[in-house]
Amino acid sequence: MLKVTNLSVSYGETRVVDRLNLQLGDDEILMLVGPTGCGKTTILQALAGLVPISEGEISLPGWTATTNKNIAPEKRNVGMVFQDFALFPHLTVQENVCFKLKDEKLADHWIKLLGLDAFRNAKPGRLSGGQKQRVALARTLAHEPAFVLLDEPLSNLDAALKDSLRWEIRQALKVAKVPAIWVTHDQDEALSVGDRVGVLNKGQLEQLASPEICFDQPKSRFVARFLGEASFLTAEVNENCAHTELGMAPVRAQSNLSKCDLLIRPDDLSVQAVAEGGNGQVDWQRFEGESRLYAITLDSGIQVKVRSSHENSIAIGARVAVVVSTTHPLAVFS
Ligand SMILES: Nc1ncnc2c1ncn2[C@@H]1O[C@H](COP(=O)(O)OP(=O)(O)OP(=O)(O)O)[C@@H](O)[C@H]1O
Repeated sequence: MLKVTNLSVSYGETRVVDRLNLQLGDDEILMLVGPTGCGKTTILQALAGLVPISEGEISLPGWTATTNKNIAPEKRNVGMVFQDFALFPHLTVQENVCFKLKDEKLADHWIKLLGLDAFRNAKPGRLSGGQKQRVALARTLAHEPAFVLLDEPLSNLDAALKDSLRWEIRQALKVAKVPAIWVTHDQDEALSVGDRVGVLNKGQLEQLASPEICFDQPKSRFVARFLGEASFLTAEVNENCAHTELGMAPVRAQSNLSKCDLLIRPDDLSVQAVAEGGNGQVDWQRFEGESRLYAITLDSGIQVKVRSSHENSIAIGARVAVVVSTTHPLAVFS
């Protein structure tokens, strides 16, 4: 099990990773997300032994790296997958995967499993971005790493390819039974691919939990906003019920609160156009294919986002009635 205890990294006087603690299960995929500059890449570099750590330790069965005891990158048995693929352009797919490999049977296994059999003799220049990333992954996994670090592996690929390749990568990591830390900018990717999600803010881990918990029960407003559209409604909570200007909403059992903020996601609300009355006005709408996203300013002045069926087309400026329609408990912040 990869164990990271109180890990801090500083560049000069600036601490960019601040007392990070986490443990990675034997075949667990942990997604690391956070705003630009929050320290994601630095964490991967520290785990790989590419930057010195200023506090704490990193351990696997077999070695422990501390401030005073660096373990060289090649001794850590770490596999790395980057957004720019990092393949040797003059070598074929087969040669890239076999580079410095003792057991070529493993190369064969991963070349076949990742659908690269037909391209064995091709050089990277002739491959698509998705194929190149599969080669990089095959090469990484063929070396039987103790853990894998992926730094935005899909960010150079188009949207349609990203969607399928993220599942292929997840599947391959699970087949290899190797733990992985995967840095991404893409919230959908973080929520759909990871076993757990770690949300970073200014070098600190703000929340580390399952995707469902991070999304539905975020620890802070920052996490709530970072993982998706979030609006906050003023509410009064009695037992399992929040009373808001849009009606009652279920919340987890807790002490009564006379004034708090209720986290509302676009799917928690429904909207209908009304000839008169209502409680808000449409600011803008965005067609999303299967759905439409509305921004609505309520009569109280608060703006909420509402996701609705694509068939429910409402003009900008129209009066609308917005109500809470969810049945799952929402998060509150005091
Ligand atoms: N070699 C370095 N020397 C000094 N400062 C650095 C160095 N590398 C990164 N930094 C700074 O450390 C902070 C964290 O950088 P890092 O690249 O880890 O962030 P990130 O979360 O991966 O960002 P992004 O999402 O933009 O890739 C940033 O403020 C960055 O400017």
